Amino acid sequence: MQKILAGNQVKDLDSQHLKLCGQESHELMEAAAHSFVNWFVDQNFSLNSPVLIAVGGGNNGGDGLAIARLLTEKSFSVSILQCFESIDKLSPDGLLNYNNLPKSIDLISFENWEFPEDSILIDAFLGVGLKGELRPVAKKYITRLNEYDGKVISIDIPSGLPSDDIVSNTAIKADFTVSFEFPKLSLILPEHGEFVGELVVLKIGVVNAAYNGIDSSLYYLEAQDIPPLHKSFSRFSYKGDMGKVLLMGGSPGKMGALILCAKSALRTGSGLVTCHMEDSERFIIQTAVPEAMASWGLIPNPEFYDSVGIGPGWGTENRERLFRQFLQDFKKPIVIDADGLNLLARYRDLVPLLPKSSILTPHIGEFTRLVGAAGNHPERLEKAKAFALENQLILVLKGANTVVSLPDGRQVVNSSGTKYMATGGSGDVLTGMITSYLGMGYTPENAALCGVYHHGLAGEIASRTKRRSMVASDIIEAIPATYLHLNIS
Ligand SMILES: NC(=O)C1=CN([C@@H]2O[C@H](COP(=O)(O)OP(=O)(O)OC[C@H]3O[C@@H](n4cnc5c(N)ncnc54)[C@H](O)[C@@H]3O)[C@@H](O)[C@H]2O)[C@@H](O)CC1
Ligand SMILES: [K+]
Repeated sequence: MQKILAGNQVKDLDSQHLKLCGQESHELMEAAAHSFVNWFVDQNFSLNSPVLIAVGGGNNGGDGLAIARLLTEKSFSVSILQCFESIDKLSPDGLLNYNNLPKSIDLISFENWEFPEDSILIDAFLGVGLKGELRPVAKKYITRLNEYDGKVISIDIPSGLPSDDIVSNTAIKADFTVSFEFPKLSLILPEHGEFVGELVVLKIGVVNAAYNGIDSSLYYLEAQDIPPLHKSFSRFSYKGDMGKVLLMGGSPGKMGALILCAKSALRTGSGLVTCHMEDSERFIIQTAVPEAMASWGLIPNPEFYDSVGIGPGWGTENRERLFRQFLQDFKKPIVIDADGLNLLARYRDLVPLLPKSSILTPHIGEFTRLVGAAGNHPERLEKAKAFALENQLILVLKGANTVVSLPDGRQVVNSSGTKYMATGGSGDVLTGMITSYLGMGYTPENAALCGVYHHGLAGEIASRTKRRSMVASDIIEAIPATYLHLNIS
């Protein structure tokens, strides 16, 4: 998995990389510019759209100058909005790229900035080198750039956003942020949604070894990480090998959550799914999910099951005794969601009874009830890390970038998913998927990571045709396509 570094570690990373592979720093800048331009060309923007590049004095501006040259070579019409004081204030690599600009490119000083209709504005003003409070002149540039209401693409990070903290002043509001190597922490904070827009992360060829020795407990989970986490099954596998899963949940009026969870576990690959619910509701399950079995009353033989998911649609009234009893009888890691989490928040003495490495999947509201309130997302992530470490649990904090906190202190940021997944039942689908992997014999860490990634990917695939019409069942129907997409048998 790719390490996510803090902004002030990027310089160390660069120098490690340059030392290890004998590259010059301007060559790395050139690689960054090339990967950006390849992405840009793939977007099929019209060659008739003027490209305006806001360029600052540091290496973020240097990227912008290199991009200006490369886009001109691709026949785009490019102008540069000057956000630096004078040429002699450019960084060495910035100056080199300035001197290599084609003659056709105009450098436009602030007083003469204009934004023709249909322009594409590329923001290469400030990157991870921003230090302290924005200077007034920078604020003036950003405010003016934000007046443009057409397409805006930020390079590495929207100018004005600190790389690892909450913005205190102002920042560019981008439609896309194209970040290099890894997303800076600030780009995954919900507080920064209006600045970051769609997040794109591009590799620029920094060698893996350059990351060794640079300390970080934060990682980024991407498509290439997933196949090695999966188990393979043989020709001789039978339905018992694919996991015997028990899902406890549902209540009158909330059986949909259990149905979605069960369908999702089955589509993920579970061999046998049993739903445990109130006697009165069992016909609903038997009708809606004919592949699942129903159970009610006492759970006679909990150890029969390979994995258990508790909570979707369960309600919290009169559940404590069954939950407590179950935790006494079942010693393998379990998955807890929704009302299971609300019960843990209400009866805190249940938390130490949870089997080690159990997986908790709260959204922010459930997290706040269980772990406590946080002033902002960085603070929330710190609390998540401490909670996972202290209780030796896996905590999956759901959101636009779900973060999985592991019992050893590592935290993994998921890259898959789309805004269209913010729909009722999406979380029940995730619970079904993680429980399913756990039942197939995956380690709890791999079950959580595969569940989170495939869930997001299924959402992305479904949203290609469904957009805002997407419902949770569409995510379930797209699970098979995630296996095809990642070439998993
Ligand atoms: N390994 C990587 O990821 C690479 C990063 N590169 C780019 O280099 C960038 C980092 O470059 P730098 O370290 O030169 O830094 P930046 O270009 O991000 O920022 C430095 C500039 O910001 C100004 N500045 C700093 N604090 C300010 C404040 N409070 N108010 C107003 N202005 C302020 C400085 O005067 C300077 O002009 C990255 O964001 C990325 O775009 C690429 O060139 C290639 C390699
Ligand atoms: K920028």
